[in-house]
Amino acid sequence: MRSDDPVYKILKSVAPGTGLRDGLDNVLRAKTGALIVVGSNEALEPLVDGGFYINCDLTPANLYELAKMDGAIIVSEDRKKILYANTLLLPESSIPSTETGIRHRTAERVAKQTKQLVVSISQRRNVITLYKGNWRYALKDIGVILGKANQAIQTLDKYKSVLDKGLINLSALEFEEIVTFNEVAAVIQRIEMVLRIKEEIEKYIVELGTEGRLISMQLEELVAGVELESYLVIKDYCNDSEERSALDVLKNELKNLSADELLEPENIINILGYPPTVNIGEKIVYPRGFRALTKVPRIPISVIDNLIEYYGKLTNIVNASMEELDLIDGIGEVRAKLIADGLRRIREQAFFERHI
Ligand SMILES: Nc1ncnc2c1ncn2[C@@H]1O[C@H](COP(=O)(O)OP(=O)(O)OP(=O)(O)O)[C@@H](O)[C@H]1O
Repeated sequence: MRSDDPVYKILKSVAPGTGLRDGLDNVLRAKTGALIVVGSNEALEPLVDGGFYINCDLTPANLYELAKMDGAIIVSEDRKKILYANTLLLPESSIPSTETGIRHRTAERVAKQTKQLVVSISQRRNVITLYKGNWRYALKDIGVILGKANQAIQTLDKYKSVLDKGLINLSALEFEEIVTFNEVAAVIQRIEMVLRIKEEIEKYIVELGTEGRLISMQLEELVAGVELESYLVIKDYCNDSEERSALDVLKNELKNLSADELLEPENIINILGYPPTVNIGEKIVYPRGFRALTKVPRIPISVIDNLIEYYGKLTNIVNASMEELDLIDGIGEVRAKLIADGLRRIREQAFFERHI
């Protein structure tokens, strides 16, 4: 989930560790139930009838005490103050609602009518439900989310080791000059699977708030470098006759594939910019060399760009003599040797690791 996603912001604002969540948990434990509107706006004002203007700090204890009263509580947009308590909310009764109880129906209608975040805590069912516009979300028990997040981390671990093997194999094939489109598609498919499960875990982390620290650390360790490596694979194989950025392919176009579509190599080859032709998967394709060259220490990106612009593909760079490398802008004798030695080492390492 992206941090600019409105759902991300809402879940973050009610995650464990926030004052509002501590208060909601208090009310949940006290089994009094509550109806809380976050932030007052022009659309809300006409719907509020009666109640008290309180304007006290939003603390878990204050929320707990005020939730004992009937009616709704209105807190400030910044979640720092409790503005009103014991108010009656009168949303349009014509607004459709799928809820059964009056409290929840009111919450849903107020959220739809005012577009504000409305929180309903059920007295009988022990759940906290969030509403905003047409969006509805029942917060899950932290233990349940932690269990799911741990399971997702284990799956990610497996996917990641398959991806790592795929990348090593791809490197070896690149130096042997026998990469086929199917092999590239298989690696990109694994990349996308890793990124999808990463996104799922990030959603759990948002919802877990301070309880998600360990999961967050595990995630970071597992996916460190995956995005850069993925970007470089796509940069290496994207059809350059088309004006498109590798980042766009990675961040948007692959995301649009359904889980089933992702399993078809032709769809990935197509996204890379190659029109479908008979047996395209079996055809040989040559990498430009961004991924391999980025692994060579102390070579600036501008030099990598110059090299690839001049030579077109990795094979040509590997086969270039020191004198030929020397001709490129930004490369002198020392750097030419660094590049040649570096590529040789990467090649040997890929050949060696392929069999581990
Ligand atoms: N329009 C409203 N404005 C303010 N508060 C309301 C409104 N409707 C219901 N409530 C609050 O909700 C409380 C419970 O209502 P009700 O039991 O019908 O709702 P419910 O959806 O079944 O909730 P629960 O699952 O907690 O029982 C009321 O006592 C009142 O405090």
